[in-house]
Amino acid sequence: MNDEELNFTVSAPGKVILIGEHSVVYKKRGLASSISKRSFLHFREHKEAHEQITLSFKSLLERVEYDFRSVYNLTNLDKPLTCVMTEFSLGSPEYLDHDKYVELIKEFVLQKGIEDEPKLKAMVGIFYIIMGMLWCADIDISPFDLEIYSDLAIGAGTGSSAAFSVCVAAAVYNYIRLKAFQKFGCGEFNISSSPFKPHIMELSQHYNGFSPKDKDIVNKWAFCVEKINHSTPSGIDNTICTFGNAVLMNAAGEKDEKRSIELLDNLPAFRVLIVNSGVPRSTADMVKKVSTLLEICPEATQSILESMDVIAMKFLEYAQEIKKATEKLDVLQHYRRLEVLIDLQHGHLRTLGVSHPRLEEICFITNRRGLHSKLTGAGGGGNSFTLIPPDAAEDTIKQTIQDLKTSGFLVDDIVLNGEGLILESS
Ligand SMILES: Nc1ncnc2c1ncn2[C@@H]1O[C@H](COP(=O)(O)OP(=O)(O)OP(=O)(O)O)[C@@H](O)[C@H]1O
Ligand SMILES: C[C@@](O)(CCO)CC(=O)[O-]
Repeated sequence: MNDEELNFTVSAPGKVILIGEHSVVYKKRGLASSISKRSFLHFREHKEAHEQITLSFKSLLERVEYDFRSVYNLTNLDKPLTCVMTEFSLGSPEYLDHDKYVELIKEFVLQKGIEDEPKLKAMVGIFYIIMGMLWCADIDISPFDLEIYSDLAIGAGTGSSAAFSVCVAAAVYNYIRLKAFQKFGCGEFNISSSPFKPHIMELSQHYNGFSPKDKDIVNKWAFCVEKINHSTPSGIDNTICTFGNAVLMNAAGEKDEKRSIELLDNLPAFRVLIVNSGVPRSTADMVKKVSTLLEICPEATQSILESMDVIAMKFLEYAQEIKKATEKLDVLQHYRRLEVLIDLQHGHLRTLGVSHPRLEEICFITNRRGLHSKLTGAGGGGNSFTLIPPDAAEDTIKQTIQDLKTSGFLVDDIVLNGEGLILESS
């Protein structure tokens, strides 16, 4: 394998926030689940006759080439840190001085004359990871192509940005461990270059996937990229897209930086309709809207956020009861409760000003057929989900989908709880 050109694909799922969008930003508890739609990243190394790094974003219809030497030089350049260099390593991106580092990368990316905001942010995110991760790794790199494609609608609340960030972080992480194997061979080695903090990795010729420890590191870098997109993300999106299934993001005290996350494998695989309102919006703008409300009327806004925290825990409780229940009647009773909580949460989000007439229309159309929906993600447009209880007749579901399509909505009938980050091929 020593001189082989490396070639592999990683993928990460999208997500829905079951309960807790916006309140999680303010350290309240929130529940999220992964979905079966995914983003993919194909990484291909070139050893010879290639002096470019090529980035292709199929969903953004963009292909950009960078001179390998200029990227290589920036990879070696000192980066702004909030600690001494000897404390920094692949496992601690939180020590990068985020704002100063983003400015440095933006300058480099802007040389290509890219002004379109989504493309600019995507590119800054990619170089954030490439230059940050490769800076401290003791490996020899070659030019490469990086191609990103996705089943997920971009900017629609189903975690396209988090799935993208996780794929980029996982691909560069995988590249580092494969290059480190080419350099050091099989076994445990410190892969940090001097003077960085040692980072011990178990190196091997083939990997089947990512261990929980690998995922933790990928998740940390993906969170940094989410900060470029959302300014003050809670971290719930990148976490669910890394680990898959369902997660509970726990509360944190005012001064606690670190939030604990519980990976949940005891939730039912809910069937839902994901309904795209077709209304574009930006997560950052919606988060700003809630922060303005907090400034204008902190007491009322806080009490809504507190209430969302309670709803998240009630939702978790009833969802877990469904998994445990042996009697059909009990299962249905818990579904009825979840439907009440979905309506309650959507009402809160509407009060916070993050709904949209088209999202209200989705709730109205599905409600007419006895089904319950809520917006998911940041709102202001984007997606909502409709819970399909086991007693809903297939005819009713078909008619509901038809009603929604007639009104111009895009509908996906899916099951929640997809796998997290995957190494698809190596
Ligand atoms: N496949 C992709 N290729 C390149 N960039 C992407 C891709 N998917 C997402 N992005 C980046 O993420 C941004 C969208 O982020 P945004 O948070 O607004 O949407 P979202 O992740 O779908 O919503 P939410 O955060 O509410 O789930 C895009 O503008 C782009 O910069
Ligand atoms: C709106 C928000 O709560 C969810 C976006 O999917 C933002 C965040 O948690 O970072």
